[in-house]
Amino acid sequence: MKPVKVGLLGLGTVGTGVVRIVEGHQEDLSSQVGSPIIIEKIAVKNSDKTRSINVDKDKLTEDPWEVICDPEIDVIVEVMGGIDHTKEYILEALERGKHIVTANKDLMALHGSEILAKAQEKQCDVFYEASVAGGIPIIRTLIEGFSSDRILKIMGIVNGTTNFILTKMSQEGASYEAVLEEAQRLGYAEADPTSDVEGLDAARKMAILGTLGFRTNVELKDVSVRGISQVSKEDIMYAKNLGYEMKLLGIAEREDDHVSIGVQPTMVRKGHPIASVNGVFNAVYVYGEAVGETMFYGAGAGEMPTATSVVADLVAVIKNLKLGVNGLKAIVPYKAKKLKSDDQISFKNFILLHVDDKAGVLARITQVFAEFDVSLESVVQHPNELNPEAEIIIVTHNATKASMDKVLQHFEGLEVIRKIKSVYRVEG
Ligand SMILES: NC(=O)C1=CN([C@@H]2O[C@H](COP(=O)(O)OP(=O)(O)OC[C@H]3O[C@@H](n4cnc5c(N)ncnc54)[C@H](OP(=O)(O)O)[C@@H]3O)[C@@H](O)[C@H]2O)C=CC1
Ligand SMILES: N[C@@H](CC=O)C(=O)O
Ligand code: NA
Repeated sequence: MKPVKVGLLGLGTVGTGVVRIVEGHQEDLSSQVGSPIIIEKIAVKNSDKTRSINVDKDKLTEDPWEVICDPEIDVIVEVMGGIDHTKEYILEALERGKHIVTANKDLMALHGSEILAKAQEKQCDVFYEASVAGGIPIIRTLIEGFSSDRILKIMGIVNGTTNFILTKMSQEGASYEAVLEEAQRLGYAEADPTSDVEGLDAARKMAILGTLGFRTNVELKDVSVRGISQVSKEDIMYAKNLGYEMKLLGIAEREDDHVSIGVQPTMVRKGHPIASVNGVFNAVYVYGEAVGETMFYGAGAGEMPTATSVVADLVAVIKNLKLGVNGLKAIVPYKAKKLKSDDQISFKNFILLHVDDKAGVLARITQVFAEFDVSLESVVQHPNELNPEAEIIIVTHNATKASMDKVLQHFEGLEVIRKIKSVYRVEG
């Protein structure tokens, strides 16, 4: 049994887990694929760095090209991150007929179609299960498990760092900064955690899920993005008092082949399965026309959960190698993309206003909603004992995004409103 030789790009959080699993589960893995799996070379930035695992120093190189160009290597596992240079490495590896496993959602969301087209041309596999929802096998599920259905909605808590932050803020009253630091220490956050907290990481993952689920080429620019950096402990408390949990939710919807995808902090009704997903856990809720509701839950980040998906992809590549069917299962989106306009996107909204505490204010406000055809589910007013202003908490029924934008624009100019304190999408 000729061993399969793997080149690893990166030996950080995920790469370390990959080495642990390939070494620790070798017997199990080689029995499944029919040959030993050897990690032949590993590219790192600093080969003198102290590491938490023992690796043969001779395998380390600071030059990724040494790995890419090694003719002995059959599969490249890319877990170093980065976009432009990584794309170059991957395209060249494909050119040389090597198969790719990557955890890199940034790369796949931005250049996935080019990389997959190259893979198809070269009859190579490119698998990227770890790129969305770390340890949850959601990509394979969308491609294979739901191949027979029409998916109408995908809702995801797909960023572990922000779910960890929101959970700790909600359950322990912890400060945003302290929890972010903890998430960085635990290896959940990206090298630049701005992409976690500002929603970009989740948006990239939703672009990947939307593309696979709706079989159309969802690009990052098609995803509306708002992160959690402006979510306050007070907002989380208001949500709880009204029976909601605050979550950074990616929501992708399809109606008559028109799609919309957004990532935003969302108040999710307690009782909805996704509302109880806490900590670094991720979940992807999928609604299919035939199957109805399903949900997939697991660790979304961290060394071993993420490495589990990476090594499962490696096993899939090697099984294909044995069968001689690499590159035959590439999912190329085939539906023309039709994005919903703001008149076609509708959802419930939570709005917290600070207003003058005087007669007629509520009437002025509800008049604006009526003018733009937004119907209200509930309106609650709290006097504020320290200020001559009151708080008004409004939850709307489903309203189009276009109408809500007009309402909020109008509120900016309404003299009785002192501040539009918060606005959130509401689900469930
Ligand atoms: N962490 C997680 O939980 C998850 C991460 N991912 C994705 O997996 C990928 C890796 O993430 P993670 O393991 O956390 O990242 P880390 O920062 O922990 O590790 C990156 C590794 O790549 C090496 N590296 C970086 N740049 C270069 C370069 N130019 N040349 C050679 N080696 C380089 C580093 O070397 P050195 O060790 O010498 O510094 C390090 O070993 C990213 O794409 C990330 O988005 C996906 C899902 C979950
Ligand atoms: N930074 C990401 C890591 C996994 O993709 C997260 O927090 O989910
Ligand atoms: Na996954």
